[in-house]
Amino acid sequence: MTQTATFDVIVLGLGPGGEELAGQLATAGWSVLGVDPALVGGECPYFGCIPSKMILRGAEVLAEARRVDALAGHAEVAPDFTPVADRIRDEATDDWDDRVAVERLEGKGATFVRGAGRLSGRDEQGRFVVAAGERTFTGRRVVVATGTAPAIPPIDGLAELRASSDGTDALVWTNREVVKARTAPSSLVVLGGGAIGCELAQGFARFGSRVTVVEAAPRILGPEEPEASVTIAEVFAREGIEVRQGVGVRRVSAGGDGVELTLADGSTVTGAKLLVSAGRRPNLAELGLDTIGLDTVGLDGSARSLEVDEHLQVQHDGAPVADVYALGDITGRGAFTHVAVWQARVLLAHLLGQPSQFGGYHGLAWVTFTDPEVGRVGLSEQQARERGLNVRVGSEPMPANSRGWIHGPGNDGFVKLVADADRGVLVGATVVAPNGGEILGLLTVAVHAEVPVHTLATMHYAFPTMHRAVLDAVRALG
Ligand SMILES: Cc1cc2nc3c(=O)[nH]c(=O)nc-3n(C[C@H](O)[C@H](O)[C@H](O)COP(=O)(O)OP(=O)(O)OC[C@H]3O[C@@H](n4cnc5c(N)ncnc54)[C@H](O)[C@@H]3O)c2cc1C
Ligand SMILES: NC(=O)c1ccc[n+]([C@@H]2O[C@H](COP(=O)([O-])OP(=O)(O)OC[C@H]3O[C@@H](n4cnc5c(N)ncnc54)[C@H](O)[C@@H]3O)[C@@H](O)[C@H]2O)c1
Repeated sequence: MTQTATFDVIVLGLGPGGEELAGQLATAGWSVLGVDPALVGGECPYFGCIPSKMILRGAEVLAEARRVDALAGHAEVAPDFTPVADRIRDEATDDWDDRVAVERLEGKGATFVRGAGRLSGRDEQGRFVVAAGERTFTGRRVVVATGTAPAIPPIDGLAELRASSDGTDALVWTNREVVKARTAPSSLVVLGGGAIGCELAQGFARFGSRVTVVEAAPRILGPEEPEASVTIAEVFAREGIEVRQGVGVRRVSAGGDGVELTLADGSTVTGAKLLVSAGRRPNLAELGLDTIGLDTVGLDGSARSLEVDEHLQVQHDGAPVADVYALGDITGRGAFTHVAVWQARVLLAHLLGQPSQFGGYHGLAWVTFTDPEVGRVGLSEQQARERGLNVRVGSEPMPANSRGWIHGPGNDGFVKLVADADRGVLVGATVVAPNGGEILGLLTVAVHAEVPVHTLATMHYAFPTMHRAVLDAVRALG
């Protein structure tokens, strides 16, 4: 290996977080090395948010067309996945080619090396030594932004079946393969009813796949309010999606029309494809973090998140580690693109000595893009109670709201508010509604800025809007 240049900062991983930071620091005149073995942009544009939402956009249009008979006459609907597959290739991913992203990054003055980065301690000047591909670099600071990969649960037969073939023809998909599908499979078993599983289960069902969701926990969308899980399960049942909740999987094998799962209760489910959406594992194991004194293995032997402070500086045994920062999914503060990008901007301001951009995590918001969408900010009712708050809850069903009622088919949902009665502010909210993620914006401001409940009760809400359900939920707080 040949020793090459020293950089102000080496950014390991160029997903939404790392790419944002590397580009902005380079623009500010820092010498930046960005390292990534895969596509610049990471999971979100190529295998995550963007292609999955293109699938859901197509699915949403189909669902609306199927509502014509109830509201506006008659429509024949003949689903075809081809336009979605084409959009994902042509508009979203450039057929999984990141040339534009690499050129954009280099155009800002950053150096890019394609390869897996691996730390090997510090040199005598205290600079970090990083191997990437066949070369070695040194950096005054290092930022770890290596994201996550799909977790494959230790189910008998699953790893072997996944290893037996790859690509979109494989029987076992993760998010890496599902976004490359050219057609909707005739049938699909979705292992894990979290955000990925629920979004894609509904997406493919609306394109005609016979879909079964298998969720080991008692309910799908476990971190959300229980009412949200119930609503989405009811909508899924109405759309013909079978949801098996509270039952684990004993064995996976080839069988049926493709894959056969034997569940813990002895029953079997089959599908042409199996989508594994059972959580993620952090990309930390191969990084050599131990060479700079960081232990990333949890008590159970699995890789754990990197703990960071409000400046995104990595903490070890409660103390900051000099010049080591982390951002994005691997910090365990919310596996969302907007968190990774927000953290990148917080770190950028810190490194450049600018006013802090840290606004806290109490108003963290996210949306699961099922139809109806599940928008959430801050705490659930249960989390607020566990914190010992003086909790008040108010909710309003969406069909009881004038606009929700006018909307007719597809108007399932509700607004639920969680208030801290002692402080007179909202600490959490859930909106399940058509475009619930957009309605959530109003409540994100309320939770983040700690807008007094009295202000929310006395402000104007245009009529007839779905966001007026917020007013009724505020009044229901009592
Ligand atoms: C199907 C799906 C749908 C999603 N939908 C949404 C959504 O709608 N909204 C939302 O907010 N979030 C969504 N997410 C989550 C979102 O994609 C992630 O939160 C986001 O990509 C995290 O960004 P990141 O920068 O932390 O890491 P990543 O995007 O995971 O990027 C990490 C990068 O690090 C690289 N890397 C790994 N190891 C090394 C190494 N040794 N050296 C150098 N580089 C390395 C990887 O190749 C990768 O490019 C979705 C995810 C999936 C899978
Ligand atoms: N709209 C969005 O913002 C969006 C969309 C997709 C993904 N994401 C992000 O990506 C992350 C990963 O998504 P995900 O859906 O893979 O993970 P997840 O953690 O949200 O859900 C995984 C689900 O799989 C279940 N599970 C785990 N092991 C299982 C097993 N052996 N059998 C059956 N069920 C099992 C879990 O109980 C859980 O419900 C999300 O947490 C989210 O942060 C965000």
